[in-house]
Amino acid sequence: MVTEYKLLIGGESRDSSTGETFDDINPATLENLATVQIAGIEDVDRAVEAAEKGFKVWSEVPAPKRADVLLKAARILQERKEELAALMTEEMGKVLSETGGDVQEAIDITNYAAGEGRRMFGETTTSELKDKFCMTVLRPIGVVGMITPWNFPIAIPSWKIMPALIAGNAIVIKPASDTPLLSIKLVEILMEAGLPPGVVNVVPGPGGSTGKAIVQHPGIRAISFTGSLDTGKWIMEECAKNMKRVSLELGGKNPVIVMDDANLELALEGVVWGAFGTTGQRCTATSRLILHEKIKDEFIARLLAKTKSLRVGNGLLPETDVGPVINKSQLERIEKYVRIGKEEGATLLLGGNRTDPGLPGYFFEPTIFTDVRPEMRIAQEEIFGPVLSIIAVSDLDEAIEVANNTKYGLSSAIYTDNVRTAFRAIDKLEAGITYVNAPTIGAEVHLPFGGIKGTGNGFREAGTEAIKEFTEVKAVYIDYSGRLQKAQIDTV
Ligand SMILES: NC(=O)C1=CN([C@@H]2O[C@H](COP(=O)(O)OP(=O)(O)OC[C@H]3O[C@@H](n4cnc5c(N)ncnc54)[C@H](OP(=O)(O)O)[C@@H]3O)[C@@H](O)[C@H]2O)C=CC1
Ligand SMILES: O=C(O)CCC(=O)C(=O)O
Repeated sequence: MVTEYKLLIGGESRDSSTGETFDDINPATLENLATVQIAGIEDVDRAVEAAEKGFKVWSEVPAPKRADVLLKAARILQERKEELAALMTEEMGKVLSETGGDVQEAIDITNYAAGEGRRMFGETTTSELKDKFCMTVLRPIGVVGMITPWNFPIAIPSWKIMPALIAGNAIVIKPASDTPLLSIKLVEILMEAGLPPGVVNVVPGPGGSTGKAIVQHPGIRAISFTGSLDTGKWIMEECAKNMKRVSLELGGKNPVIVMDDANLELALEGVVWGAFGTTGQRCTATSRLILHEKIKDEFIARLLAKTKSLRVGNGLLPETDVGPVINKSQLERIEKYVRIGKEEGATLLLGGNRTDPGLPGYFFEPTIFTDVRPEMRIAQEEIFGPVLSIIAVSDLDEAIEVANNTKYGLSSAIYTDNVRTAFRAIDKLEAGITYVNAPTIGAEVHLPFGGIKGTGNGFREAGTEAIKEFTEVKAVYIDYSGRLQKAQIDTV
């Protein structure tokens, strides 16, 4: 008997007004894990009303007290880590060690955000007038709408929810239709930890209807979105119509540069993990390998041997390295890019096909192209699958030029044993994140996460920056002189 999940509105499990449901499919076995009710426009209205009530209560709670709820939620997440990870592997496909990492990120950001409850610093500064005191305070925004993708089913919602909560906001969240269960579980855990009713509301449903209703809702003051560039652009245009704040975390086309002085074994491990971990479905995944021509042949030979040893299969099995891709349309998208790569004249060195590990799901071989030119579509467009494109270069300047030749700017990495080379790359790579002698994936929650160019619009998630995403700054002037003082007039 398949469980049916309802909406979570005002602290209660509520039936949707649409009477419609969608299936939550395991991408490895194609079994139906659950059915989930679809929230319609009326339900989004109800969720916003509940959030407005929740905001009145929550924004009055002092931030260190809000932190108590988060700390308790982090403990519950820790206790339920294994169970949540197993459910995530069934829902999303990635291997158990990675879904454990996804839950761990949720625990880490929850603890980190709780700490921010005692650190939401403003500034104090001098006044140009006598007997006047100046400072800034951070205020919550109000009701925030969140729209999340499927590749980090609990970490990404947590990256958004926890900083927003500690700052005193209320939330309406629409999880990705491929992975709704982990968001529902996360919010149930927050409620168990003592979050007042209505502070976080979950409205599952299709992006084109439920997501759109959130973006366009006049009661929602800000949108926090992670997903594709096209959807991000549309959301930004919609938000501009109502002067709504929007923070976007979009795609990547992340390069790794391997120089001729690099530790090649270390680089090899980093490239394989960055390109094929999470089946290439990370916005930070390594999708371009920029190889110095002097080590190109040797590196490719070792890369092929290592990649061939990866086992594709059900992420629940301990021997699996690479799980399925999320759904049929992603599988077809990857196939399309393999065709494009061949037509463009790149050489397919490995993979390029669906594979069958004895299950009916969406499995694709780890795939490597070489002889890729920087302007080819496989070197420019986000594929979001286990496909790596190799581009050869003759020196650092060319490597950096190639690395920067994309509309995205999220993650980047360089392998080198030369400190000058490393610092030049840190300085010149156009990306929100640069790793030295480490893969493009594996962000830590106390550092800012996000990118430049087509990857984002200037905001950052995680770290202290995340508080900025979810607060307004108020400047405060306190004049204790007891008389009218005129700035710019009395001061000259
Ligand atoms: N930066 C990142 O971390 C990620 C990037 N991507 C990129 O996106 C591509 C496609 O993945 P996909 O999941 O389809 O990405 P989308 O941008 O389509 O979806 C991300 C989220 O936005 C929702 N959504 C879709 N359309 C709208 C809309 N018009 N208004 C409001 N919400 C909307 C989706 O809902 P629903 O699930 O119902 O469609 C989902 O919750 C990938 O190939 C990859 O390039 C994908 C995931 C993560
Ligand atoms: O790999 C990382 O560091 C985080 C990746 C991520 O959050 C994403 O792909 O959306």
